[in-house]
Amino acid sequence: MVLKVDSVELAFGNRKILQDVYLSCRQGEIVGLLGRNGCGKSSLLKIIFGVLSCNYKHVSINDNYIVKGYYNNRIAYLPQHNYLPGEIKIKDLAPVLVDPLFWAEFSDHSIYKTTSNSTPSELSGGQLRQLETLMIIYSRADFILLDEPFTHITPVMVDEFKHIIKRCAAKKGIIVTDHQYYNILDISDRIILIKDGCTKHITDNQELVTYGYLSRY
Ligand SMILES: Nc1ncnc2c1ncn2[C@@H]1O[C@H](COP(=O)(O)OP(=O)(O)OP(=O)(O)O)[C@@H](O)[C@H]1O
Repeated sequence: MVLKVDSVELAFGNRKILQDVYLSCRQGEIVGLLGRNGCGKSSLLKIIFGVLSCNYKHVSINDNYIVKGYYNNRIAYLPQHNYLPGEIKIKDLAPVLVDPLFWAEFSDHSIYKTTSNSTPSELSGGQLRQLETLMIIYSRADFILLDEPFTHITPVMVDEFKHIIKRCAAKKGIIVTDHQYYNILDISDRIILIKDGCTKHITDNQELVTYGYLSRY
């Protein structure tokens, strides 16, 4: 299965944010998306998922045009901000999102065991982020978009999440962005940088310096 995103054009008023954007992601692959603050990473993920409209886009899975990525659980998306409703218990929310095939693995995580009787509003920012990320990773979708999954998470948990994301990529395609670029470089099979509204397909990490994303590598 291949997700293809082509010819995305996004502007807010007269301000062009994205133009000439092309990327693809195969099942079994992790694609890392990097770029400076405000370059359009979150916007691109929202466009692929189908919650942000733009001037033009062509998104397809196996050459079938996709209007809204979230239809039929084709694509799942972890937004930068919290998405779970505050007052419903975790144990009632999780089964709605988590694929029954992955339930045993998901529910074995200590973060689920220790918080299942709580509501999101009763959790710390990091605890909630861990649960929200796990629920998306273990969801039914064929493709997973992760916007800053490592931010707000303890380093030891970041390492655990990297393993989980890698395992999950055996069955799904994953596009992930985070400012912890070293973690993105570590888990990704390919890196795409957004620069001046365009996607640059990075073949040598030294290019991240050339394009002004890193000061050194
Ligand atoms: N609803 C909106 N209306 C106007 N401008 C917007 C809107 N949403 C985003 N923008 C602008 O579009 C640009 C891209 O935003 P986006 O959130 O996609 O960037 P990003 O690369 O994810 O940034 P960061 O790394 O800081 O999270 C920013 O300059 C932002 O100000």
